[in-house]
Order: sequence, then structure tokens, then C-alpha cells
Amino acid sequence: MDLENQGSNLVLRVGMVGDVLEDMLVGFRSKEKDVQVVGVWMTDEEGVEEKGEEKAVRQVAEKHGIGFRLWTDEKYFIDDRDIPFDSPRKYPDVFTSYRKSVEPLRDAPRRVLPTPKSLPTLPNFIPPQKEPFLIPGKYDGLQSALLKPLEARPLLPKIAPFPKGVKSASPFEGGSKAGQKRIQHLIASGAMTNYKDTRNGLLGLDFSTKLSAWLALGCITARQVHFQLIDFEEGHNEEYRGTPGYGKGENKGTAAVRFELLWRDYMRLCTRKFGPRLFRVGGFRDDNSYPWKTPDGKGSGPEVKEAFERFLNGTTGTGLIDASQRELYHTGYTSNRARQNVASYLAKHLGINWKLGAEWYESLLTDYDLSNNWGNWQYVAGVGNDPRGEARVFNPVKQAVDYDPRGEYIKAWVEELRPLTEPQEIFQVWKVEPERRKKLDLESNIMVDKPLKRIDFRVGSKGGRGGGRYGGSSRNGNRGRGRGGPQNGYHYNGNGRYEKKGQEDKPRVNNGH
Ligand SMILES: Cc1cc2nc3c(=O)[nH]c(=O)nc-3n(C[C@H](O)[C@H](O)[C@H](O)COP(=O)(O)OP(=O)(O)OC[C@H]3O[C@@H](n4cnc5c(N)ncnc54)[C@H](O)[C@@H]3O)c2cc1C
Repeated sequence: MDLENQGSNLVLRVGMVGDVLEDMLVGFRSKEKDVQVVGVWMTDEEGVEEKGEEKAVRQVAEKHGIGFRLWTDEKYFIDDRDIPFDSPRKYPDVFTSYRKSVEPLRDAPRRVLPTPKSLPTLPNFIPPQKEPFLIPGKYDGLQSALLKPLEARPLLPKIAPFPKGVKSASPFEGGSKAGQKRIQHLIASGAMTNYKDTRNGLLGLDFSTKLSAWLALGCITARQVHFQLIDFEEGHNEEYRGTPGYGKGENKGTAAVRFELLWRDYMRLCTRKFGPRLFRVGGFRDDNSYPWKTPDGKGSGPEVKEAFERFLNGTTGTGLIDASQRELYHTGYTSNRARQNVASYLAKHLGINWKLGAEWYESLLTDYDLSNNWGNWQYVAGVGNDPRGEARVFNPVKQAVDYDPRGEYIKAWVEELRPLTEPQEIFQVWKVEPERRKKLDLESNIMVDKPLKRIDFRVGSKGGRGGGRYGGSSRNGNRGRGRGGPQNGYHYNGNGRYEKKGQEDKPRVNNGH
């Protein structure tokens, strides 16, 4: 729509990018009198496959004797030209060190580039899509063509259907206009100002910004978010007058949003630094000491396959994990709090290769982003750039107590558990007394009879909020480790910590890859 408004348009093509370009150039050559191609421009991206595509495009352009130009991506919070390190090798391995090197964050971004007033029109002739593909002319046709293979062969034929009465926490509508509208809504409604206190929520539309999909797809940029916040903080946009914090400078909510946007930058810089290690099981740390289990893998029995399938289908018996997995499957979104628990459950409680989880997320997330996804999975699995690495384990029962105390999120997505009223039973459904199971329609339910893990935590016991690097109010405080023993060579040392066997008492240091 924006391109149309500026007199231009967008053409979609299917195929490998090098082949598509080749077909287009050959097609245009046949109409040389009307159209002349003078150059091919593309945006610089991190990632192994993305670099491969860049190379393919460059080669085709060279073969046809036309110019090739690579643009530095400007959709990040801090521009590449302002990163205070002259080589990726020098990028810090710990986020905090990176953050300190670029603070104060509010002064760091460059100005947003102005939108061009007009753009060149498209030529009358455009080479057609090569067979066997067909590009539908209308949006609806495109959508049904994309969904057709999934409808014919759903990824999870047996997953519970979309539960009644629930709505997606991130009902994403593509395009820059919808993204800008969302930013304005977040500021005007006060959600940005409250962000620090609400960001660990699980249910609802505005507990966090839900800007991730627009950011990931390039519909909005981190700099645009920042400057909209500046307008609010400086009192430069009358539309926000009346919102708490208007004209009063940076507040803890707006500062926290900038902080998260910097995490996004940082994950991308790690991809640049570590290249293919983003996808290796040993991660950025190159730590291959974990005895990861893999369904169908060497030495893995059928129980690993079953465990993985139940993890995907959201029938593990651990409410928080099951709710998040079903939410993700049906909506393409699940909150950051839930993502951390799910990743920790797969990697640290089940001991299953974290890469399978990352691939699963890659296939479902509407906000899928190469660096954010794979970098965060590594981080939680203990092979990435979390300085606490393997020692950080989330107890998903304690996390449910802290972040879903009445079990509303779990009951929303796991319909079978709606008759339950006691949080202890919602979070640890195997604790429902056998005599009540029939009455509650939970007899012969695999989550109740055969939970994948009986994660221990006494609901009602005292304990601070906590868990992971986003430990609620205490990012550096209580890490929320309960006593649900993870597998994968860990044991509970009795002091609130899981230790890897054989490494008890060894200092844990970030070994600085
Ligand atoms: C296992 C795992 C996988 C993830 N995969 C992705 C992914 O594929 N794409 C993605 O965008 N985010 C990913 N994240 C990060 C985070 O969960 C999402 O960005 C966030 O939940 C999106 O919701 P939001 O826009 O409301 O976030 P908000 O809390 O409102 O944050 C604002 C923005 O900051 C950025 N951000 C927030 N948290 C992180 C983070 N931990 N790392 C990097 N950037 C962050 C996002 O761009 C987000 O939109 C993942 C996290 C985990 C633990």
C-alpha cells in the first residue's frame, strides 16, 4: 500500500533468489527497447543462507554485466556505523558489556530517514513467474495458496483444536501502517509507560508491545519506535497529551523498551560474530559436552520420540508448557516468559537437543527472526551467551505460580483443565486425586496418568519471583530454580541450584567465545 501511494508497486516471485533474478533479467532482455535494467540492489543480512543468497544474486548480476549494490540494513536500534568495535571479533560475549559500551541508549540511535515523496513506477512489462508456480493476483488467493499445503497435511494432526473463547495475544496484521498504528496505540494507552511492570504477562493484548512480527518483517524499525517514544517523552505529539508521563522525559517503561530493542541488536551482532555456530549444537560456546537426546537418534529409545511428540502437542502434563505450545501452534505467538520456560523445559528438563525446539519455533512464529530465535534458544539451553549458562534452569511450576497465579493462562489454552480450580492441580495436573479424575473428565488423560516429568514444587510455598535473565522484578535476583530435577546430566545440589554432574563446585565462567 505504501509503495502504491508513492507511485510504485511490489512484485512477488517464487523460487531460489538467484534463479528468480536470472529469469527476470532474461525476460527484460527480450524487451530491451522498452526496459533497461541498470542495477540490482539488496539489503545486507546476517545468516549463512542469507549470505549464500547474496552471493547468488551478485553472481547473476555480474554475469549479466549489471551493477550490484548491497545496502546496510538500517532497521536496528544502533546503526552499524556507530558500533564502537572495529571488528566483530571484538564484540563482547555478554550483553551487559555491550550495553555499557553504547549507553546512554536514549542518545544512541540515528535519526529515521525521511520517507521518499515518490518512487519510480514499475515498467509496463514484467517477466512472468516461471512454471510450475503461479502467483495469485489477489491477496485472498495468495493466502489460500500458502495455506493449502498446511491444510492438506497439518503439522500436528492430533493437536487439540483452538480452544473456545480465547483470542490470540498478538493478532498480527501485516504492513507498516498497522505497525505504526500499534506503536501509537501502545503510547497513547499508557502501555509503553507501564511496560516494565507488565512485560512478563502471559494473557492479553498489551502486556508487552507485540511489535516483534512487524520488526522481524521490516514493516517498522527500532528507530521509528525510539523516535515515537521521544516525541511522547518530550511532549511533541499532541495525540499523546493526557497519557501518564507525557512530556516528562524517559520513564522506566520506555527505558525498558529501548533495553529490549538493544537485545534484538545484540543477537544479530552475535550472529555476525559467530556465523555458523548459531546453528551448531555446541552453540557460541562451542560446548559439545552435553549428552543431548534426539528422537530416532543413536542410543535414543522410543520414549524420546514420544516425549518430543508430546512436547510439540502440548500434552506434557506441565500446564505452563502445554499452554504455550498450543498457543504457539494456533496463533504463531507466545510470550517471552513462556518461550523461556518452553526452551528450558525441552533442553534442560527433557535433555532433548535444543535445535529441534529452535526449528519448531522457526516453522511457527509469526515474528520468526534468525538471530533472535536461534540466539535465545542457545541462551536458554546453556550453550549461548548467557554468562550463567548451564546453571540457569527454569522451574515451570514455580514460574506458573509467579506469573499465572490463578492458572488463567493455562486454563485458557488447555481446555481440559478448565474444570480445575486449585492452582496446584492446574500446574501439576498429576496431583488431581484419582477419585476426582472421573468427575472432572480427566480419567485416562495422559497428562494426568503419565506426565512426562513430575516437576516438584510445592504450590503455596514461599519464594520470590524469578527465573532466567528476565526474573520479573529481579533480573539479577532469585533465578527461580525450584526442585523439579532436570535431566541431561544435572542434579540438584540442595542450595537452590542445579549442577552438571562432575562439575559441582567448579566456578562457572563465561569462557568468552
Ligand atoms: C526461545 C526463544 C525464542 C525466541 N524467538 C524469537 C524470534 O524468533 N523472534 C523475535 O523477535 N524474538 C524472539 N524471542 C525474543 C522474545 O521472546 C520476543 O521478541 C518477544 O516475546 C516478542 O514479543 P513483544 O514484541 O511483545 O516483546 P516486547 O517484550 O514488547 O519487547 C520489545 C521488542 O524487543 C525485542 N526483544 C524482546 N525480547 C527480546 C529477546 N529476548 N531477544 C531479542 N529481542 C528481544 C523484540 O523485537 C520485541 O518486539 C525469543 C525468545 C526465546 C526465549
